[in-house]
Amino acid sequence: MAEPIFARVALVGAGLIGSSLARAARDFGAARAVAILDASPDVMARVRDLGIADEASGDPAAALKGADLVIICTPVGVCGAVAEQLAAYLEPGALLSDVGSVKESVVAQVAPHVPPGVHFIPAHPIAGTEFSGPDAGFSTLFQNRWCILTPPGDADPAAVDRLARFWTRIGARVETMSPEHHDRVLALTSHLPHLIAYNIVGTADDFGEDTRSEVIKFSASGFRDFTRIAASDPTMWRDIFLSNREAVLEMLGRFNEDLSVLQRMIRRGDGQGLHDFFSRTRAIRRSIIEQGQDTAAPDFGRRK
Ligand SMILES: NC(=O)C1=CN([C@@H]2O[C@H](COP(=O)(O)OP(=O)(O)OC[C@H]3O[C@@H](n4cnc5c(N)ncnc54)[C@H](O)[C@@H]3O)[C@@H](O)[C@H]2O)C=CC1
Ligand SMILES: O=C(O)C(=O)Cc1ccc(O)cc1
Repeated sequence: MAEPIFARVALVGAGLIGSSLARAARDFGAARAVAILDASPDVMARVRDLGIADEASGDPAAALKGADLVIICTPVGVCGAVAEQLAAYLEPGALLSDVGSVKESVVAQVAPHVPPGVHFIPAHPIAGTEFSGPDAGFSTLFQNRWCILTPPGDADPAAVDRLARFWTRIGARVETMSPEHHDRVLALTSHLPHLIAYNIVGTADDFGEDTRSEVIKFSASGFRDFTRIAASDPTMWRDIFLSNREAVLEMLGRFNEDLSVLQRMIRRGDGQGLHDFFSRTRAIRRSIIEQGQDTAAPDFGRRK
């Protein structure tokens, strides 16, 4: 196997993403050693049982000792507090990164705590499932998925390249963009769809008991897909919506306008309008599949 890219990766937060990174770094030889640090004693105990880290004592100094890559894998709302707690233990020249689903807010929270000589390069793998916790992770989660890096303008190109090689080694395709652009794109492609899923499942749940059981019994694939998304972690998604408020509200405004157009077509019996609209959206689906990015493949979200 090719040389590891980092001597030691320390993963802070060992849920779905942190534990997947631990497994992937080992299975694909991206780091020589893996350390895990999680605020929850239960999670730390589970990490030890699973045997997915070389260092899992729960002590920040021990976890970060010799780590040339440290990745914050906690919900985005606590990234700043985590960075503040880690700052004193970061090795000079280390690369600090994260996996948060929102980037501007993470940069604002973390950057003030980054010691001089430490390279901070935020990242976001567009890969996940509705499951959370250390048991949910698997090493192939990042295969053929995008990982977006949002390096600051003055980032060391060698550090950016090294982080990109790490993600490529564990199977991801890497792209670089600004945090602002990332947050607008993801507001539309990930955050708004999750909000819609939470809302439609909530709407179904608001019906009386009879209707609710019928919804479950006859749930066709459209509704079932929404229930999968709406089963995603409440803490993680609360933090995403609060951290990407402006972009999500903008996309929600556009969404509501477009929904009103569809509503009017139905009310007016405008079959041609509906058919034209649905033909346009069907073409988008086809182009996603042609680009090999059908994340709704039948085995998506299952452990491999
Ligand atoms: N779940 C998904 O599908 C994806 C999640 N992300 C991002 O990855 C991050 C982690 O998400 P998951 O792994 O799904 O979450 P998770 O809920 O499975 O795991 C989060 C872990 O962080 C730990 N934690 C919380 N506060 C902490 C602190 N102060 N110090 C140390 N550990 C702490 C928790 O105990 C938990 O074990 C989030 O920022 C999320 O936005 C990114 C891509 C996909
Ligand atoms: O489970 C799904 O369908 C997802 O969309 C997973 C996901 C959740 C959050 C992210 O920031 C990226 C990917």
